[in-house]
Amino acid sequence: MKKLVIHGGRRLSGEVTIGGAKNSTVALIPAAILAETPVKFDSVPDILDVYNLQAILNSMNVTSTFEGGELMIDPTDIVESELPSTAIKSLRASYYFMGSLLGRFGRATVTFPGGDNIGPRPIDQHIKGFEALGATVHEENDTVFINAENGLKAARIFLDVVSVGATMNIIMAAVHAEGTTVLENAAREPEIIDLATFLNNMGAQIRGAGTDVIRITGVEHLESKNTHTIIPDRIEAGTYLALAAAQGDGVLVKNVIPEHLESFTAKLLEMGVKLDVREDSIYVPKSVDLQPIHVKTAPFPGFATDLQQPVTPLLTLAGGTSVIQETIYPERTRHIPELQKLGVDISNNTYGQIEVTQSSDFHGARVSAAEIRAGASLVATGLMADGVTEVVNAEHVLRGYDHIIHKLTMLNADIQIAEE
Ligand SMILES: CC(=O)N[C@H]1[C@@H](OP(=O)(O)OP(=O)(O)OC[C@H]2O[C@@H](n3ccc(=O)[nH]c3=O)[C@H](O)[C@@H]2O)O[C@H](CO)[C@@H](O)[C@@H]1O
Ligand SMILES: C=C(OP(=O)(O)O)C(=O)O
Repeated sequence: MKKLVIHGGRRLSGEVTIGGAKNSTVALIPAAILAETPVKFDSVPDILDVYNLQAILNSMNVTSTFEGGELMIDPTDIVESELPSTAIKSLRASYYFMGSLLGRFGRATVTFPGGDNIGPRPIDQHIKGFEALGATVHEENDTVFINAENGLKAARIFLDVVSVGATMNIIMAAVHAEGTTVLENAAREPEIIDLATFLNNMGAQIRGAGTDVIRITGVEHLESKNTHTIIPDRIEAGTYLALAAAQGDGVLVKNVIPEHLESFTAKLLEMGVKLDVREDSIYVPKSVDLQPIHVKTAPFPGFATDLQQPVTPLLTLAGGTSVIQETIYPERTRHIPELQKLGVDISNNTYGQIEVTQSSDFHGARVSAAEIRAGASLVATGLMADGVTEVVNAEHVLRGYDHIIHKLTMLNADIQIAEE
């Protein structure tokens, strides 16, 4: 087990470059097995999720190499095999092998995915989609068995819940299905557009990604002809923007698509953070006189649930009480008792609602990262606190933050990684 050791209190300044999006990457890697040729990605983040997905690919005789942000995957000799349950359990996105194996072989057997403990995470909408395409699905002993004996046929599917995972999984399953699948009430996250772009460049016919109606016309062959560059991680970007506003004396956050962050930057501007939004970077000056805000998490283009914890340390500087309504994962509150140990005035007396009141004089403590974004809020608060903060269970943070030690060190933070 690893821990992050932070000597807090140092002001941050300089530049940070955002990596490729975790939530694109973890869908693109399973999607690679739909290709009949080797595929190549660049701007791939160096995160634990990538290594675990490589282990899963390896179990299917799909070779891969990952170096300097470039990931090569060769699925040409793929074989069906039992997937390693430890790797499957290590991340949520292993469920994308349900859609991609179903698309490739017409059947899939996948252990229930793991991932962050952020409350219940059902996959009923994924299953509804697979069944609509003609597959039978049954669950036994923590494993999902999916089989389309008579092949996959296009269908009209209306998602009852707007789900990123179900949208991507249905796209992957439908990409070779006969006819045109119409997916309604689809999620609109930028990572879905990234997946569609990757598949379309290989010959798929996916229209409407980024809107709530996506049409997928099945094609027989997918062949990669060029390298796919992964979009910047808007959640990593939001994390550094909030940290820069809280503890920075001038930080330039580079490699961002500002349009992907509008609901987030709008809230920082509302607080009084004087952001300078440029073409593909955002400059954050030192912040003063911050105002409290109300935040309600929502599917894209709303305020991302994955940013409610990273923005929390900044809210402690606002003059009053800020309120966060977590509508996607109302139980995503495991950062609260840990932040309290560092001196943050934060509570959730109402289900799904978190209140953060102005507080200061944070002091270092030993705290535990229960999940990735809870961990990000602890790291940021540790950087603001006096003394030494130890964030244990750091694997949760390393699961999705590319080169975090290097990036924070370059911003003048004092942070190290150590074995527990
Ligand atoms: C790898 C990845 O991309 N993870 C992201 C993805 O997770 P993930 O794709 O798992 O999240 P979903 O978009 O599916 O979940 C959204 C909401 O729908 C509910 N739901 C979802 C599926 C389903 O079949 N039934 C159902 O009820 C969930 O409980 C949740 O309340 O989107 C989440 C919401 O933006 C983010 O927090 C995660 O970072
Ligand atoms: C919840 C998250 O990730 P995952 O869906 O991979 O568990 C996240 O990135 O905040």
